[in-house]
Amino acid sequence: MKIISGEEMRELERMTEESLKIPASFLMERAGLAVVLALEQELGDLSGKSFLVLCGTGNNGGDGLVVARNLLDHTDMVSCVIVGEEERMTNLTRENLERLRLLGVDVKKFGVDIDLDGLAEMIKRSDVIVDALLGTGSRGEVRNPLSDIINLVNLYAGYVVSVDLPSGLECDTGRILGMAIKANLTVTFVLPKPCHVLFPGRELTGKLKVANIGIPRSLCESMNLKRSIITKSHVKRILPERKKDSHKKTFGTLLVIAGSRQYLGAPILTCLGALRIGCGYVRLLSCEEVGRLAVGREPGLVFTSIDGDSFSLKELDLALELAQESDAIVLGPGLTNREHVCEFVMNFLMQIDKPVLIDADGLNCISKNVDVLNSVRAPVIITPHPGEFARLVKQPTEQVKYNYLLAERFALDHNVIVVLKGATTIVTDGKNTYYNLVGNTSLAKAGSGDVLSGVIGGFLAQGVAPTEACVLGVYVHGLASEKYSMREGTMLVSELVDLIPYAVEEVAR
Ligand SMILES: NC(=O)C1=CN([C@@H]2O[C@H](COP(=O)(O)OP(=O)(O)OC[C@H]3O[C@@H](n4cnc5c(N)ncnc54)[C@H](OP(=O)(O)O)[C@@H]3O)[C@@H](O)[C@H]2O)[C@@H](O)CC1
Ligand SMILES: [K+]
Repeated sequence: MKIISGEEMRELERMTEESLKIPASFLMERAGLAVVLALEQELGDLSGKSFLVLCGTGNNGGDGLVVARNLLDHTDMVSCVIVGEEERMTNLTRENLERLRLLGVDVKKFGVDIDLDGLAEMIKRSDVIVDALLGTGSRGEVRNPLSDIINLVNLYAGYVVSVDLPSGLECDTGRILGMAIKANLTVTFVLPKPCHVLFPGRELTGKLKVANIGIPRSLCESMNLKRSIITKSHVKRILPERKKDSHKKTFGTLLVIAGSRQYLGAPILTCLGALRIGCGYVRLLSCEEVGRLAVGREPGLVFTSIDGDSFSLKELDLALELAQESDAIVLGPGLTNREHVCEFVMNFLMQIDKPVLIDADGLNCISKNVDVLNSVRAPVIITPHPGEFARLVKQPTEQVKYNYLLAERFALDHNVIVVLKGATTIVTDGKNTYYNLVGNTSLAKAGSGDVLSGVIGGFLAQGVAPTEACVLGVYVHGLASEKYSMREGTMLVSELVDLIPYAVEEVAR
């Protein structure tokens, strides 16, 4: 499913009006009605319930006024409070205010007819609060009195439905602009916005419903939106086929270059991830101790030993030779980022011509000189968590978290595919961007990223195109965590590996 930004939404509205002569007033009417229908779906009979509709002066507030009018079909217990000066109202909002007044609805002006204490009482007495204060037009930190009002709603409201987006969220980032509504339900229009899928916005959105408001699908499609949520039907289409007439090499050879005496477990998790998604031949190049453990856990692994405790230029020829025999490579988990390891990583990358996924210490090594990425002759995937990405782009972690614009820029500048990991994982090749919403907090555990590298690497080795291998990989990895039946967080990473088949099965079904 596509995602649309605030700017793109305005453009779509403009195109609808210009090319189809569908006016904004029509869209607003449909938007308001859609919210009431969504409330009916969620709460059942609305007749015994009381509603307080909080409206700003922009068109989000106009939607709220339409909600209020349509609620009157169900109940008389509808109150409305307008926040902001009437002179600043958009024309559509003013028209809808007039309609409500003609119907005899009690519309109060905040600061004139009611103060903060009075509003607190109204919020406490209402069953449902409709939040139509700020929508896609919100700019900068939320100003008072809106921030005080948002605070009251969060303190006292029973059930909150947000119109389009929870007021106080930045539409295109999901950041909280000082203070934001925590909604139980958000009804958005046409398509989800970035704030619904990126944290903290994703959490404040509550349940998300996407409503059609009369903008034809063909018009949306003509915009060629480049960002989307990964769905099951998308990944089902790219899951590689299992041809009956096959042998182990049919399903790809993956070379895993990982591990050191310090990190014995990471390479094993990567290899198991690859085997679990159906890779035919997984070869691990690592130190002796890692190999013994790895083959002990899974005798189907092919192991080649290096001489010492960690990689150095001595291993370069052997690694290049094995790379020649492979379809794809995973480089990084547990390598350490000591100088001689990084020397190996840099030289190896400059000489290979097979698709490569760089993770963990592989990324830490290249963060000293990211331009090496531009010299790799084959497709490159990088799978940083925000800390690793921060080191790559030399910015603070908080600024790079969920920063899809930065990930897109990096992907284009360095000709790589970025998998920026997080509670919402972002996959981008710079031209298209995908958000993975599947998975839970069980994945927030050391080793879970190593499994992901193996899963993506395994798909890559099977010939899945690099961006698609990432899309498929993050989805399957996330879904595997949802297959765990006990309390979130109690899952071991080795159990995650063993749940991958159930996730693949669900995707294939
Ligand atoms: N596009 C479409 O197709 C459709 C769009 N539709 C609806 O329109 C909505 C967008 O409406 P919009 O553009 O009028 O902006 P909106 O979100 O109401 O905010 C503007 C108001 O907020 C205020 N304000 C801003 N920042 C602030 C701050 N930090 N702190 C405090 N105040 C702040 C600003 O005040 P001002 O700066 O002008 O004083 C102004 O009053 C969209 O979300 C959807 O619900 C639907 O009808 C269906 C079709
Ligand atoms: K809102």
